Amino acid sequence: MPVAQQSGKVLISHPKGASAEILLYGATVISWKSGSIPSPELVERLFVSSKATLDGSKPVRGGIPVVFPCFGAPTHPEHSLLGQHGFARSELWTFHSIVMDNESGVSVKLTLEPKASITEKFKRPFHLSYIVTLAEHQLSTDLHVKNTGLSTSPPLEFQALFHNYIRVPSDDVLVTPLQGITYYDKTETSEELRSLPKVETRASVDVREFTDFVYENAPGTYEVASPVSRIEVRATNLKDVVVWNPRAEAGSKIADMEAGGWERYICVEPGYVRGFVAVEAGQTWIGQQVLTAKL
Ligand SMILES: O=P(O)(O)OC[C@H]1O[C@H](O)[C@H](O)[C@@H](O)[C@@H]1O
Repeated sequence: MPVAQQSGKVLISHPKGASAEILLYGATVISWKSGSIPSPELVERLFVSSKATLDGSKPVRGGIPVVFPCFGAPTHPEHSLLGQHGFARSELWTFHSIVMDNESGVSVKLTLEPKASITEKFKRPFHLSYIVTLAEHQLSTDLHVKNTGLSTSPPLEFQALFHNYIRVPSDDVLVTPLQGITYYDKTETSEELRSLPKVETRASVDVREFTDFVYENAPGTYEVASPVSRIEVRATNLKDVVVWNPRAEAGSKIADMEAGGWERYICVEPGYVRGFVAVEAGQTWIGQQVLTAKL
């Protein structure tokens, strides 16, 4: 079967061999095994910490958690009761349907609607659909955010981001093209310095040191290249991108990070995180990430 449900997970397989696993908890993609354009060998493309909790007691340290409706600590008054990165990554989603099942792609839809655990912290009506599509060398994630409020209600304002953990040797990975893009450095020690715009001068960005940079109005297509893999990250309606690797400096303080885990991944997270998306009542916004294994 191309799609199976098993103990809180949706398993997808493509006729050419690729596979993906999605936890209903957080709609978190926790595995994507794929060959690449030049090589049919199936390789795990995502990093999940061996200390990650997969039982729904906390967001998964790895894979692709969905960040919604706030990125980082909340800054919007309507998000003030939410935790870091919002609720989407720590709620149980519903398996809705198989959207497509053929050689060009196998695709499933998960949904999330307001329920008590959400409405006690977030009052606005919404409907989320998350469509995960597996193709021969590609994994796409599409988040549909509908403002289900009455026509008289104000726009739904939110941030959204796909927090991918791409499995690479982080000593030897380069991200392009970010040169000339304005960014905000979250590793700085004061709020004043963190909100100071800087301009990326490097032709290719590495993460050999603790990096937590929010690039604003970035190009939307990025290459994440290492000697063992080349992943293209393509974004639609997600104008920003966050490059994060905590290295030992910050990674050793993360309880569910395995020892040395920071050496095994990079996050190149497409999102809308500077400012807010505003969706009018009755309207739907769609943000998409497409990961392609080019090597
Ligand atoms: O520890 P988490 O809440 O999962 O967040 C992990 C990381 O997410 C993003 O990349 C942020 O830019 C980082 O500041 C944060 O440390």
